[in-house]
Amino acid sequence: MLHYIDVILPIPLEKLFTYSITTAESEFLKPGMRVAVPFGKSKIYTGLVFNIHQQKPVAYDAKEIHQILDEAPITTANQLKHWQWIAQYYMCTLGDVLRAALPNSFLLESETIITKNLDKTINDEDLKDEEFLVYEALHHQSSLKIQDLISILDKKNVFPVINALLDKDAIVLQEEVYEKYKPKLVRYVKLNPRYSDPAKLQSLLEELSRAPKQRDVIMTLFSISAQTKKPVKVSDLSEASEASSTIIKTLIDKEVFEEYYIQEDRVGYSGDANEDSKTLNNHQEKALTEIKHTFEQHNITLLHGVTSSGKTEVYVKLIEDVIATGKQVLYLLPEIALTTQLVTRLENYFGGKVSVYHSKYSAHERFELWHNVLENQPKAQIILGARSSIFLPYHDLGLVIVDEEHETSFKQFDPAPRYHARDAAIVLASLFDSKTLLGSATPSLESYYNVQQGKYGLVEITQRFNDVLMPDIELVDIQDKHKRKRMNGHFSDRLIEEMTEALKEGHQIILFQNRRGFSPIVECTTCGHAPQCSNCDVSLTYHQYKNELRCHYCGYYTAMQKTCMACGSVELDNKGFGTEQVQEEAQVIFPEHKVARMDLDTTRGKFGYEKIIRAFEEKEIDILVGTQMLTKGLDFRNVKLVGIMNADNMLNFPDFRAHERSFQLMLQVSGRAGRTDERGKVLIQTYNPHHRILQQVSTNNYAEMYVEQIDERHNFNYPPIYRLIKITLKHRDFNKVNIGAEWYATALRQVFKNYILGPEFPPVSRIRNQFHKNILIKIPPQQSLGKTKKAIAKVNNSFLSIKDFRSVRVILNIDNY
Ligand SMILES: Nc1ncnc2c1ncn2[C@@H]1O[C@H](COP(=O)(O)OP(=O)(O)OP(=O)(O)O)[C@@H](O)[C@H]1O
Ligand SMILES: [Zn+2]
Repeated sequence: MLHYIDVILPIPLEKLFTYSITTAESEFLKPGMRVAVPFGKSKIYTGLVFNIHQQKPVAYDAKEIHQILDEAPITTANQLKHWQWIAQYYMCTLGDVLRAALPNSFLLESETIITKNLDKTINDEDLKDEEFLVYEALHHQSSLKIQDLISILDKKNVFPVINALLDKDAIVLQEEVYEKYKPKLVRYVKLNPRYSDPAKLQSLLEELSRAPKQRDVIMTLFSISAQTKKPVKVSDLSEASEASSTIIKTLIDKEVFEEYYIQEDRVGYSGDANEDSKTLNNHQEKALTEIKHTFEQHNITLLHGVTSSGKTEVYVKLIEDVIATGKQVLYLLPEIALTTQLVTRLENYFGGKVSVYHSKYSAHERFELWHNVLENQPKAQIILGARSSIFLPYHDLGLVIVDEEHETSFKQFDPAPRYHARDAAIVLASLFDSKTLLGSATPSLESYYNVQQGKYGLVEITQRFNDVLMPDIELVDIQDKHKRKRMNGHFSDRLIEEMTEALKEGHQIILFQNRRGFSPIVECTTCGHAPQCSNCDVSLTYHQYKNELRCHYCGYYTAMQKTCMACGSVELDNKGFGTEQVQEEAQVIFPEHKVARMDLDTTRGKFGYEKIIRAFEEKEIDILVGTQMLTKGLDFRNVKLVGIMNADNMLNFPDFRAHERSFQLMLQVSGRAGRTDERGKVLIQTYNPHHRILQQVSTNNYAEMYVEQIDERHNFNYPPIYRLIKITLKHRDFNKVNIGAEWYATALRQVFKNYILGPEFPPVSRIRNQFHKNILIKIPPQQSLGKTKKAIAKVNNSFLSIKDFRSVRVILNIDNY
């Protein structure tokens, strides 16, 4: 009998690829094992076995596999089901999901990499169609592999195209040899067994009486072994004996010591739990009981608890219950910034049972964690992670917690799969028949709507822990302050008064400004010219610290200009302001105090956030200026005052969620104030103090905000009432995007009539030299989502089969908000 396997390849192919296997292989292989398979003419891929069957493919002759790479599956059956759901719901391929899910080190081999030749400018006219496609693709991705070319060009023999591009000096080749996974090894030493003979040891020590340091090291080794009864690490030995590594090396060279290596897991916490979880107060206790109660009827419950109500402690109790049954828990959080404090808190309670999964970890660390989760190791019983942790091979998931569920960073925008981690996590939990708890002080409208619809349970905590009052929020009318000359730069007299007071009492201050850099627009006062990014349709932001103009879309930067590029005038004016400017002004007003900044520019690098958060906790910083990074659930003990420098740019953002988002951001950042025993104070500076949202923020009135916003969503057919799918077309050529988008929208209108908006250029319509145009599909509640997607896929296929449009990149984004 003939045997076949369907394989997921890590490339965006619509269908799985079928390979033939021998009977022996069919007995050994299982879904979820990796195989190396030939694809096209040139290369070998690592693919994942999806299923095993006896159906010969109709359209092509199945090739044989090259090699089986695993002894046992590295993914689980539930995981493959989950990936299928993601691919189907978010309209992407299983290959896209595979690539997002597996740590890189699972898929690698030495491969040829193609990159753009940055030293050479190529005119599009000089490239033939296929060459252009490849060159174009290198705008999106800094490098491509042979396999990518095969899928881009949809043909096996891609070498002629590569050669042509090499001839034109448009690309360069590079042989990237991937580092294979190596477990981290730790160096140990022990006494050479020859000295287990006491007489020999005696004479050795006598011999070494002239080398007292070496003798010391030996004695220290004895004492450590006696105490710990465990192998002795070189690092521990050198620390305890205060001996340099040369001395230890000398002893090894003399064959007094033997060195050896033991593999050590790098992920996970080595310490033990050192704290009992806290006793809940009445509000928390009540919430916990209610959550358990709602779980009897609902698979999903929303915990709406005001900031600092102690939601985390409630999660901890739930986690304790679940891990006692031996099951795993996934604790999802929006961003790494949060983890420092939370990891410490959870590790104190759960010790080595907590593993953290985050994007800044190396491939090696991810590899280890993957196996720990797959093998249901105790150290991976609680997974704390950002969105990509929904892809791990859970063995027996008992509970999912989504903390700060309103955060938009749960949504992946690029590349595919463009999934929402909260929603995908709910599906994941349901595959295990488990529950999901969503938590937030400012729930997303969609989750609250689901509560109102009876889909989710709801539990509320309205009191802060310790019964501290919610912060007192004051709106400061800066139009009036400007008129009456009561502004010092961007600081109103009220803000300065409150800051002075807080600092005098030894409290800390947070200043929030939702823009980084010094000023977003530099404008010539003579001719009005503002420097623009050469790749994007956006003005450059001035960063004073580096004296640079930077593009926040593509990263382009150039030195700050002394004179206007257009007219040569030296009178350049800064418009708008960012965190850098706030920091500088605060420092001038409060020269005696330490002012620091937390934004994308100051938190790069693996420990960027941690350093700033720790310094603030340790009170090395008095005033912390930051962007929305500051809003994500941080728990600082000594912050009394929060200043929101300008509420208006958030409120006026051109997006249907701008009001909801502003409400969430402002309440979250306000929530950082007064978390211990003294009531906090918040000042919001605005030109528009009568704005409904500001009124609702200042009275902490979520219910009213919800009713008004939902009303608007009803009136204008927006989510959560209607669903949205955004289709973005991208191309270097303005006309291609324009004509293509018209075609696409017209085709969609024939199916969906009035529910198509656009095509429209977004506010920034050119990014990295690509023109963008968007089409929005609104899906009424009664319309089938499945059928809608089928119809879109059909239009998409016809679009891409038109020769002229083939090079246009089409991005489908489901639930794009
Ligand atoms: N039962 C308790 N006993 C002692 N301390 C507690 C208890 N519950 C909460 N706390 C403390 O109160 C503070 C606020 O709690 P927590 O950070 O869990 O609030 P939260 O609801 O998650 O807030 P946010 O939504 O702002 O992130 C923390 O420092 C926490 O240690
Ligand atoms: Zn740019």
